[in-house]
Amino acid sequence: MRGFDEIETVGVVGAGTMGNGIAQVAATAGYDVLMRDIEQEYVEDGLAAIDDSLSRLVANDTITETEKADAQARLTGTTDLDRLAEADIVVEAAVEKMDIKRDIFTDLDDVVDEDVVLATNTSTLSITTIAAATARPEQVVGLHFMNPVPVMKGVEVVTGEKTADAVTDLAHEFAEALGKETWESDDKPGFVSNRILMPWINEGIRAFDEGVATKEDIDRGMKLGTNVPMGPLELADHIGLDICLDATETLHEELGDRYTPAYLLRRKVDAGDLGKKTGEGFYSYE
Ligand SMILES: NC(=O)c1ccc[n+]([C@@H]2O[C@H](COP(=O)([O-])OP(=O)(O)OC[C@H]3O[C@@H](n4cnc5c(N)ncnc54)[C@H](O)[C@@H]3O)[C@@H](O)[C@H]2O)c1
Repeated sequence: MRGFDEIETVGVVGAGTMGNGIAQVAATAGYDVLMRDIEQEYVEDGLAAIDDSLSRLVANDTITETEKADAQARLTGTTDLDRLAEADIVVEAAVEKMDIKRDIFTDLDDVVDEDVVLATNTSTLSITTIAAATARPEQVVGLHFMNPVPVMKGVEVVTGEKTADAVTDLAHEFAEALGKETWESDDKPGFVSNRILMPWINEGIRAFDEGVATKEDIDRGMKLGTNVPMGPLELADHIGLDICLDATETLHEELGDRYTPAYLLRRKVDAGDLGKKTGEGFYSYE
């Protein structure tokens, strides 16, 4: 296995919300980064999001203009899967669909050197099932970043049935090199974070749909009453309602009826109102 000290180039699959965040923190930590998406337009949107985010860090004196320019110089966007052959570790952050992730991992297994660790940022899907799409299941691990990646400190390391201990250790070490703190979960549905968070969000949506309170009061009540930084509806918009629905559906399939997605969550996703990323969710965004 290619060790932590040998990592120079990080491959990121997906240039969306999480992919561009992971690419950003890897580039600012000093790694060369190849960020791959399926369409040039998505790659460019990802690079533009990184530019905005780095500009905010310059504006509040977290990094200098030179550090921003250096990070951007280390970052390459591409639609060419074969470029990932240069990677010393790959973090996949494409859509939360098992068939798509398995196809991606089968492709990565062909393209990326056989001693390289393949990580997935999945929120809820089984690491073991994703790993089984490759010929290197012991080198597949969950590396679950939180949104927004440049801001959130925590990364959940998830161990699949066959993940080797050395690979788990490397995942912790790599996340720490990106300035993160880690915890570890077994490969059980939703891991630690989403197994507990998603039912909380789902119940907030149900409470709103059933007229318990206004959306503002549900969010205010949970913030003021339980000292969380965001209420369930705000947080759902922030994560993306499609991501919340996919995650809740996985939990429902794996763990039963107590996780049935709220009717209003499904209806909003069907209407294309996915939260902040489409400008409309439970709240409206400019
Ligand atoms: N949004 C969150 O708060 C959050 C938090 C933690 C983990 N996650 C997980 O991270 C992953 C990505 O979520 P996101 O919010 O960034 O989604 P997103 O929809 O913003 O981005 C997904 C990107 O993946 C791209 N993609 C699809 N198929 C691809 C392929 N074959 N190769 C390369 N790129 C491909 C899409 O074009 C899109 O740009 C999901 O597994 C999600 O569950 C999301």
